[in-house]
Amino acid sequence: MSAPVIEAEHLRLHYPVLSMRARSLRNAVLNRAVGGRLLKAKHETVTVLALDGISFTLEEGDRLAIIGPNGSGKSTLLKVLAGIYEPDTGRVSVRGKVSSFLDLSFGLEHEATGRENVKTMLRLKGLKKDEIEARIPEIVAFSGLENYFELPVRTYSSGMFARLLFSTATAIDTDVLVMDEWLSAGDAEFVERATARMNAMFSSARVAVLATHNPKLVDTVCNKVLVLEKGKPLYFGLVKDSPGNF
Ligand SMILES: Nc1ncnc2c1ncn2[C@@H]1O[C@H](COP(=O)(O)OP(=O)(O)OP(=O)(O)O)[C@@H](O)[C@H]1O
Repeated sequence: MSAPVIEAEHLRLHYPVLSMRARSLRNAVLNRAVGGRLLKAKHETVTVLALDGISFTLEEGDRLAIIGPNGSGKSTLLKVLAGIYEPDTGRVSVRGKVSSFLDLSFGLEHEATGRENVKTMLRLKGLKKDEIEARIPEIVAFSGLENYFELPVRTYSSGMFARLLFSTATAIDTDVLVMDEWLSAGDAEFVERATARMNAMFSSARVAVLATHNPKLVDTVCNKVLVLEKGKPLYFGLVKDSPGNF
């Protein structure tokens, strides 16, 4: 059997939420009340434990749904898988090129044109100049932006913006697809084409991971599920063997 595509072992991650310094007004009042003793705690940070002991392995062909209530750690786990966040402890190894769609508009410049922004986004994804040039005609065509492609993105409607980001993000070859909800954006005509493209990408990736609140997607496009609650794993395994309905 070939090596797993994703191995996550005992992942834990805390977010710093409030430093004692950030609570300065409350601090000042408190500090006076306790006669200055709070100063001793000035470097302390209040944290939230967003991931607590997450382990799983995904093989070639697996389609994982991550489900759980708001704040259960889904997006945080996706960011760890995409290499955006480092876990505090534990280890994640991903074999292959990851497309995450989580940081789509990262680096976007509002005064720059659609074309210039596409180049920047692809460069940030690690593509070389000739690879970028080769992809642009298809991105222009799929986005349907026509002349708007040459205008600053500050002139775009939100639908146009979504077209630009989606067309660019899905123009990149990927081994491992990591998504926060199913991407679809824009007007009805574009949503139809975008959905078809998402389906194709989702089924052609070696491994795909989707965080979702949509039970229908879990049943129809995924074979495995990880159920999170307050950052802890409640269940990981095959959708067909999982307890409860989504
Ligand atoms: N940047 C941040 N700073 C501090 N705390 C954060 C940050 N991002 C998330 N959290 C906290 O971490 C926990 C997990 O959040 P996360 O966004 O991963 O949950 P989620 O399951 O994706 O939620 P949702 O379904 O609402 O998108 C929550 O308690 C949240 O408040």
